[in-house]
Amino acid sequence: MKLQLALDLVNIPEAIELVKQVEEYVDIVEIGTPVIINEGLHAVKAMKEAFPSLQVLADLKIMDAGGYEIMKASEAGADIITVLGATDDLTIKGAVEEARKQGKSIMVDMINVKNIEQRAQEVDALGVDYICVHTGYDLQAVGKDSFEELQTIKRVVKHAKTAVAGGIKLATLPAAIQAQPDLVIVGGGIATQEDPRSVAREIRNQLNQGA
Ligand SMILES: O=C([C@H](O)CO)[C@H](O)[C@H](O)COP(=O)(O)O
Repeated sequence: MKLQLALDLVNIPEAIELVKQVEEYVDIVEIGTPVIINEGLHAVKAMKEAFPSLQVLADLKIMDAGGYEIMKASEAGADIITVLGATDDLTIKGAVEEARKQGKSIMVDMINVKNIEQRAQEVDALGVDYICVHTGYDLQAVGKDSFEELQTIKRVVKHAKTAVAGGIKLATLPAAIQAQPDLVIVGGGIATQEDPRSVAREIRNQLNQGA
């Protein structure tokens, strides 16, 4: 199981400092949607330049103009780019087509998709690389998580890798590991902790043991 660190509530220098502390324990660094809103795709470029050996994910949550937005994120150095599962198939097809041209990967974020089982099968058939179940901040605040949805996609997805995100921390990590996703995404569970390095190391250990 791979580990993705989500950076959401930081500026570019803070993001780079944080990754320096934890880089040996993470596989993918996510430039989160709030960072892209604040700083633009420059944040993706700066992260890739600072850590060329890490994969960088641009959390654009694309809803339209799939091909064009993938092209722009690719130019900035993103290795993986997110598209919303709630959008139409044409946007996802355009994103996949452009990603193939650019040698990049697409992650479909299933945030707020109502029929996860059906939509996961549909987007899987469109050739995406990752399908991620995700409880956003606003639903985390009322106690929701995505562990049941993770089991659903594990059951029906045949080609794409599976991922889980949303409020995962050390205490809830075993529930994620139990369903054996390919990728676990942790933001605040590392980034806002007093000692991010030791938490990232412990998460890495647990992922290695659970694999
Ligand atoms: O995608 C995210 C969220 O929608 C804000 O853009 C986060 O990166 C994702 O939820 C992981 O962060 P945590 O929930 O803090 O683990």
